[in-house]
Amino acid sequence: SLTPNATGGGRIGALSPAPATDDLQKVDVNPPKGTRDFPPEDMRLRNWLFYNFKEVSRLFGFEEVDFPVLETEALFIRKAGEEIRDQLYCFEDRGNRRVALRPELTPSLARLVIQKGKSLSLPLKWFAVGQCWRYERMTRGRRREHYQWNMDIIGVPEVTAEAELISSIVTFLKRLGITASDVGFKVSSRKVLQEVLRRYSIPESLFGKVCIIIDKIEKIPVDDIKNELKSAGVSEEAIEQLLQILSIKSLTKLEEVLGDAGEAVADLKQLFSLADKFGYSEWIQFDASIVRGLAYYTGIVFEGFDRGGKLRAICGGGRYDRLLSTFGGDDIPACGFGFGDAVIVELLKEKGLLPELSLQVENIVCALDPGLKEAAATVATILRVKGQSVDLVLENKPLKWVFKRAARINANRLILVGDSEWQRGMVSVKVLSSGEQHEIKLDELE
Ligand SMILES: OCc1cccc(Br)n1
Repeated sequence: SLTPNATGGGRIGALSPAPATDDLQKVDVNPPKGTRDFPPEDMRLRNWLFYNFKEVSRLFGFEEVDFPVLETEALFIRKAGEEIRDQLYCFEDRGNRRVALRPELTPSLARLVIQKGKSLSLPLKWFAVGQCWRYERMTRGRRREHYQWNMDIIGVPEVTAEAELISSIVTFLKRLGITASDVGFKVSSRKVLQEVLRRYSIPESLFGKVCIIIDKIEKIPVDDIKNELKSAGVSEEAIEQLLQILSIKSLTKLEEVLGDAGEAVADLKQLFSLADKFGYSEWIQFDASIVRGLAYYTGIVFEGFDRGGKLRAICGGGRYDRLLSTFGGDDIPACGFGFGDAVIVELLKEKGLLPELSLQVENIVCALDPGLKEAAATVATILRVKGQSVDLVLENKPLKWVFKRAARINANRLILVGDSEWQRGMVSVKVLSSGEQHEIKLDELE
């Protein structure tokens, strides 16, 4: 409860006597570890970010979808040793069902596409902005939740789909004032690994696991990578070839090593050609070491990074042509990306690109004496019906308090309901920027 005072705000205090001690239940007022509250200032920034996510999705003709934050655990159980699996926020519910807070949105999207089946006409272009969870040991003090913007194209086997998705991310970043000097995209294809594994007759069943191991190449010593690959059943010769290929940073070099007969080189050449036509060539570069950490990718993969090298990946995505069929659905090609709401804010802060977002209310309406409270409510309603925002002063407050509040909420106008004016069907309007004050008839108020 607030204790009013003349300073134009309220202090948190106890108007009523403290509850009896046995009712006292002192709670931790902080949010659970790894999670965030969004007080108004932070919520304005989040809404601004999400508005831009959704505006770009609209520009690209995508439809919004959403799914439950809670899914069956089985949706995320894959045997490839992914980090996302180790950090699954899962539990048994009161019905003894194994459930999980979603760590990503793509499996839910695949589930919905299969559920809708033949009623859907392909291609689908769907987007979602949803909270995703992981149970991370807090030793690293990292977040356990973030909001992800996902864009997915379902039913298009051509690389034009991936090119379109990267174009949508570049469009988004440009809207925020970020340039190709700030952010780049490392692009590769998992078909590179596939072609190498095939040359060494390594079974397809190992493909996902090998990708997950290789995704750790920047995070753990190379000897550990080699040992994990060996334990997974990859021959020493194949491991050497894999590591050698992963260091390639030019498509020309890749073609020299792999030849031009395979799909990997063809897909990547087409993507870079499309990037030129979309006008974002300066944003992307080939980097064979990019595999991404999700087992289900099967083709092109990409990752947005900050060129300053200080932040974690800004976004990531790729083609996942087998995911729907592994869930029992038809063999439908698909690709998509996830873009988190946290790293981008760190980047905007670093670049001085955070927007100035303040509370803005058009009117503050105040009764000049207690007997005019109902009149003030009438005035507020008239303005609101006309689409004007109104902060209605709800208690008896001195004018000094009202002016302070008007300044704090950036009100454009102060509407004063006084007795003599009200008797004549008028109210007093003060334009706070200029100080100009005039009376106006109630039915002319707008
Ligand atoms: O990007 C991986 C991820 C998934 C869920 C929650 C958070 Br925080 N991070």
